[in-house]
Amino acid sequence: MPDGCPAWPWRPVWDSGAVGEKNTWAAPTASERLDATVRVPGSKSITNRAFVLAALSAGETLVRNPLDSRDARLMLGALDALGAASHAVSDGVRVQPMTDGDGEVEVALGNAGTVARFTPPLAALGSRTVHFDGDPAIRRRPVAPLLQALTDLGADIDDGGRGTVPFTVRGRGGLAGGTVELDSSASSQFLSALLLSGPAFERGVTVRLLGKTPSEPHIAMTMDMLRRFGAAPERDGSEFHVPPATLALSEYTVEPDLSSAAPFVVAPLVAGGRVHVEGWPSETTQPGDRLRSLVRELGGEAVLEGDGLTVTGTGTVAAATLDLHEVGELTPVLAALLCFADGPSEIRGVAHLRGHETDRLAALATELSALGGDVTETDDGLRIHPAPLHGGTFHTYDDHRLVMAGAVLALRVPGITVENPATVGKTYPGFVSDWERLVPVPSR
Ligand SMILES: O=C(O)C1=C[C@@H](OP(=O)(O)O)[C@@H](O)[C@H](O)C1
Ligand SMILES: C=C(OP(=O)(O)O)C(=O)O
Repeated sequence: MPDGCPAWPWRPVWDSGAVGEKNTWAAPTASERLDATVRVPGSKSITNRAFVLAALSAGETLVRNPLDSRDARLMLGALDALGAASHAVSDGVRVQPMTDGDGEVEVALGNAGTVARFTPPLAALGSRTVHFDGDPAIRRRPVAPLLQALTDLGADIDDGGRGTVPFTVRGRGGLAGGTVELDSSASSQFLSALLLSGPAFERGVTVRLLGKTPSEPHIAMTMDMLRRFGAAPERDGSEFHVPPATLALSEYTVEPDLSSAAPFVVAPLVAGGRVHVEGWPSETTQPGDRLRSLVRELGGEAVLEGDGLTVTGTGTVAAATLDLHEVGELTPVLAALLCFADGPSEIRGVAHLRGHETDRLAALATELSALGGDVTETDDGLRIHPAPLHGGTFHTYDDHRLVMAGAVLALRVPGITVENPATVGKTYPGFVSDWERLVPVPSR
């Protein structure tokens, strides 16, 4: 278990997945059409927002069906360091309100964007001196616009003038808040971070956005969850306002993670057959819900029925030009899928993926090409031409979604070995075993 994760014994899910680990997975190839029902774990984005909002609340909150993964544990570890204790119960995690303290504490970020962006405002609300650091990869991810905005709102932050992790927040026992300008074009999480903590700022917060933020559904998710916890956020075009409020919600139930469902959803388009994803919500702010229309555009069928989503496919993938600016985290899996398309395809609008877990555009172009693909980077995406693929090692750059992309490729290409599959534990520790139930592995 990485430093900074609290012991959380309710489900033994920790697989290892240490940064840079070199174990491998012979991902299975589908020998027949798929026919399976799957249930994916709770949403990372909703879980970590619920934990933050619970810590900011006046009373205890029970977060039901939370994700149990590296990023979720890192969030609980961060909140614990900041004075919000939590403990697991049979149906979720109980989070206590944050209490103030003094002295110096450390927050371990791993490579969790949500922890790195959502918790610094909480540190600024308290009186501790809080040191933030994490994996080598998080030191390369953008955070400067958020640190500048927090400084403008009254926080005392020392980043050594670098504008990156590591940095230190010296709490002054509260934050004035007020109006601030923010460029959130490198990550929507900067804006979400200010909005989530806004109710606790003395004057609330008004954010004037400069430029366009990616991942709009995640902003809608932030606004929706703030409302459920009792805040009154408003949006007028590119201006967001969150007035001061006392938050409280006794229980919150987390939806399944629709982005983690992506490899299962696209599998029938690659291998043919049917996959049913249980618990798909009929209404949601999750970006993964876009998969329903994407599947249809790419040649499959997706029907919300009963308790979930049923996807069918013929094994033929329609070529497409996809603008994924709003749903960037789907890119690795969709890029793998488009390698099987019946013509040239393009993914656009995702330049910001260069600042994700790894430079995802470079990683995908390199790894897909190494297996015979014809994939090139553009300014803001990838160009993918049909080409016969062959087996080989698929390197994953400590990126959970590259493990999922490798699994999709292997459905149709024998002999693919996915490097460090356990790094998928960032959001989905049980992915490999769930995938091997979808695509039975011949005895080896
Ligand atoms: O707010 C969130 O929970 C997230 C926002 C998005 O980040 P970016 O806007 O940095 O792409 C997304 O890619 C990430 O997986 C989760
Ligand atoms: C970008 C992602 O994660 P993070 O929350 O670390 O930004 C992701 O999960 O695709």
